[in-house]
Amino acid sequence: MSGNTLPRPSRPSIAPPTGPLPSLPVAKSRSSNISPASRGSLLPSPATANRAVSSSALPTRASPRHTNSPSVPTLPPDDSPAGALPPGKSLRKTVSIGAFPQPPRHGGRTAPGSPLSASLTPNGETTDRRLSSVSKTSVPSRNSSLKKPRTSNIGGARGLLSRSPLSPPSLLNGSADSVAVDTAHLSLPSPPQSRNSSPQGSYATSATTFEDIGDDDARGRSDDKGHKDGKGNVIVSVRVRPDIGVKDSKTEQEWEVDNKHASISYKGREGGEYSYDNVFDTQDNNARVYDSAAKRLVRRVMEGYHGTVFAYGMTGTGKTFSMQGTATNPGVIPLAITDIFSYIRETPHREFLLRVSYLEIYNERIHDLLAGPVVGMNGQPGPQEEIKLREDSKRGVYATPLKEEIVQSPTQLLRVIARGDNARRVAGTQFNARSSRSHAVVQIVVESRERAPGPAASSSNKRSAIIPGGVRVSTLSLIDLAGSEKAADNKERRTEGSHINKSLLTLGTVIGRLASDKEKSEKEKGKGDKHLPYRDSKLTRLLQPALSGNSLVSILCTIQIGASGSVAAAISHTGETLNTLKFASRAKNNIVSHAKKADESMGAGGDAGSRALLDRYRLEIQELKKQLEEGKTKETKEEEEEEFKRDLEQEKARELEDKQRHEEQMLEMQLARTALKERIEHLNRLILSSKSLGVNNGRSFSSMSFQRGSVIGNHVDMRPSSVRSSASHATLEVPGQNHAQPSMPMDGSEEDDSVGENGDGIASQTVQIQALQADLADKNRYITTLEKRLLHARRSSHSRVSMTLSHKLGGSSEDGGLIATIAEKDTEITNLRAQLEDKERMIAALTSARKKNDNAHEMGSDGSPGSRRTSSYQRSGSEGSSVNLVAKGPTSPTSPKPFLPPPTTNTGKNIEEMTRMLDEMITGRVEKTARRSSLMPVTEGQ
Ligand SMILES: Nc1ncnc2c1ncn2[C@@H]1O[C@H](COP(=O)(O)OP(=O)(O)OP(=O)(O)O)[C@@H](O)[C@H]1O
Repeated sequence: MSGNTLPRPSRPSIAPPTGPLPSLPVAKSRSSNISPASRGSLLPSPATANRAVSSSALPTRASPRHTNSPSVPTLPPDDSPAGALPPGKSLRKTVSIGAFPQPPRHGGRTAPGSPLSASLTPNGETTDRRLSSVSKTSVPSRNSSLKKPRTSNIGGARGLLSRSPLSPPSLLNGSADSVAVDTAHLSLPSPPQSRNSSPQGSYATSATTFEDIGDDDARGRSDDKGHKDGKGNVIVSVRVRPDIGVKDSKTEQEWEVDNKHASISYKGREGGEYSYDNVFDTQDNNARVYDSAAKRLVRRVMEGYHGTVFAYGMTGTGKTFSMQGTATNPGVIPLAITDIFSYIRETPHREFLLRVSYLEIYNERIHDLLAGPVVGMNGQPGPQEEIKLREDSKRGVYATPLKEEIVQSPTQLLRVIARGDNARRVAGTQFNARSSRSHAVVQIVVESRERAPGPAASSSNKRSAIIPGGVRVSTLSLIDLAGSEKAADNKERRTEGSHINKSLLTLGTVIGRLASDKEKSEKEKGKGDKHLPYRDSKLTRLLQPALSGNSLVSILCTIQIGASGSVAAAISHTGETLNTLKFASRAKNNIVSHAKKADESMGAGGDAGSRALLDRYRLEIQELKKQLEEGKTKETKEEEEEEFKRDLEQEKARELEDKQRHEEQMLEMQLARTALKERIEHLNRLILSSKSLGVNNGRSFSSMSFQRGSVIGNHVDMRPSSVRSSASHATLEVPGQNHAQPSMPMDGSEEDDSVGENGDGIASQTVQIQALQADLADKNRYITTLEKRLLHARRSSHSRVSMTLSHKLGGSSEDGGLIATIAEKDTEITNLRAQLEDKERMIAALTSARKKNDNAHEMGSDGSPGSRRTSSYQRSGSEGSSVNLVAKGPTSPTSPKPFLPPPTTNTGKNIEEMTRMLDEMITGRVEKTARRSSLMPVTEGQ
């Protein structure tokens, strides 16, 4: 995986570095020939500034405003320099690391390894209690271990550090140009125990302070030598752990710790004075250590340099305490995290991506502390995949495969690290109840780039500006080494100890040889570092890029002066302490850093492209956005297509329905038309007959031959032909004299003719009856047709209604149209039935008229009734239905005799009556037909 490496070796830069790297601020020159006074004035260090107050002069009273760190000495409020702040400088607000949520505790461990949660653990509590007691009891006796009482009293509280406006500007502590930052935008709360700017034992941190040091020239002047040889990039500090247990005043007197001048003197055998960049005494808390030893380096990492901070020292001297700290006294790691995020907040024109990995080297094997437990096939915890160190020209030395987590907040980052801490191997040893048995390496990879080239970017600090489009990748390595130790009784501890000691020895050797290496020319260096035994241990291999000059380096060496316990222990301590001090001196003298800003990757194809997640993410985001857009377009297209299809289908269905309806309508109309045609035809015939009656007055029926055969032979099919109809109607109109003077012969041979030509009312009535019967048949047919149509219309209406009922509950116009049609048809049928009844009544009237006529006729001819053949007519079927007139009684053997209406006196009246009725009917019918034919298409069309 990318990003698993320690700071990488120099890579070909896409954009050449902006110039020689300004060295990290050096607190003071190691050169012992510089007088303390001049050192203090030329290179004021935070130590210098903060040592301004002798702890002996500080009454240790608990401040009501400062409750978080009982170990931190407190100051009287009078010492507050707050009122002395120069105009334009506001008091810095600070954030407490203790305000962060505590990382989750690891259930599998009896005691969490992380001091981040130390306050929650018995061990941590012990530590805190001890610290508390130290602060309460040992603070006044601080000078007892320091031969030289501190006399300077600048700035009041040591905790105020060099941020005090009274303290001289320091390149190391950044007070040279410290700018207060408006912290209103900070989302982190500032609880009562927060690190504030109170002089009362508070400590400043860059967490909320932006420092634009940026004056490389100034640095060059102040530490010209360091700048030239790159020594300014390496800071070596020594921290003295407070003694616990029985005090050995003799041993203590042999040591002199001068944190003001950052020197430690030993007056015993092998005695001497050791000078470093910083010396922290037992009173210095973690914040102070961080501010002086690591803060600048962390900010440089944010600007694009690789940086490495590591703690070295004998077991139990406070390496883990310094790196991790406790909840109330956070160490370098949590403070660095706070600073990283503060820097990000303060740099709005750049965007950042942070990823973190955490590994340990235990018994010369590398373990991923973030990988979690590996479950084997049988469900039991299995061995982790072996992590190897690899090296390539671009990435330098890196461990693989190693899990990296992307983090977005300090809390998240702290939790990740706490998780790794819990996985780290610790065990109780002779000197430390929770001794780290491995070297632990936290690696935070910082990727950053300009948000958008603009005024913000251009006006920003030149040093941190990134070329447009480029991604800068830098690495901060925070390393807590295992402590060197004497051989233990326990075999396991012995094995661990031997590995630890071996790797530390290799580290010492490498650093020792760096001295000779630095004498070599650059040319020779280019041939490689083969003479340096980096490969002899995993630790040195991992540290190789840092040690060989590609990284800013800060080494914190921890020692314990006091001899707690036996004399042997005291002697052992002294020896170890001296070894540590020598190691620190060698490191200070030998490590030369020519760290340069990390290369900038230009997109995924750039040199550092393989590591720049920011770039990859940006490309991925672009790609995903594109896909999203495409997906949206596709979706929209598909939706449109589907909608179109749906519309098309609906339209088709509608068309089909319309077509079916149209066909139905056509059929219905055709039927109706046919029926109407028939009706009109028939009625026309009737009308014409009436007219013709007027034209052919008197003789009209003579020219209208009555087709006897058709009447007689086709009794059932009594359809009125035009002639027949005319005749029948004409007969009705014939004046009565025709009946009175019948001229037709009465014999059988003439009978037909007489009936046809001269039959007067009888023939007419017969024909009329026939016509009416035909009319009746027509009507019946028409009724049948209408009934069929009605049935058909009902069926189709029913199917349509059931189909659309769900969404046409209110009833559509179509349904309304159908219902109207049905109603109309029903009315029509009712009318027709009524007309049928009329007809039947007419037939009945005609029949009775004919009978009367018949009788009268008979009476008139021979005086005896029934002399003529009598015919009686029996109505078959019920009234109101179709009527069949069947001749009964004596009939001709060959053909039925024609009906002869009885010529009574009432005949004319009857005929008149009937004529009127028929006229009315015809008129009504014609009107109705006309109306319906004009209305029907509209009604049907609906
Ligand atoms: N400066 C200090 N002030 C108060 N207590 C400290 C200080 N330094 C160390 N201690 C305490 O000393 C004990 C040992 O410290 P720590 O575990 O940090 O040592 P170490 O150097 O990491 O040891 P090892 O190498 O065995 O892991 C702890 O209980 C710690 O709290």
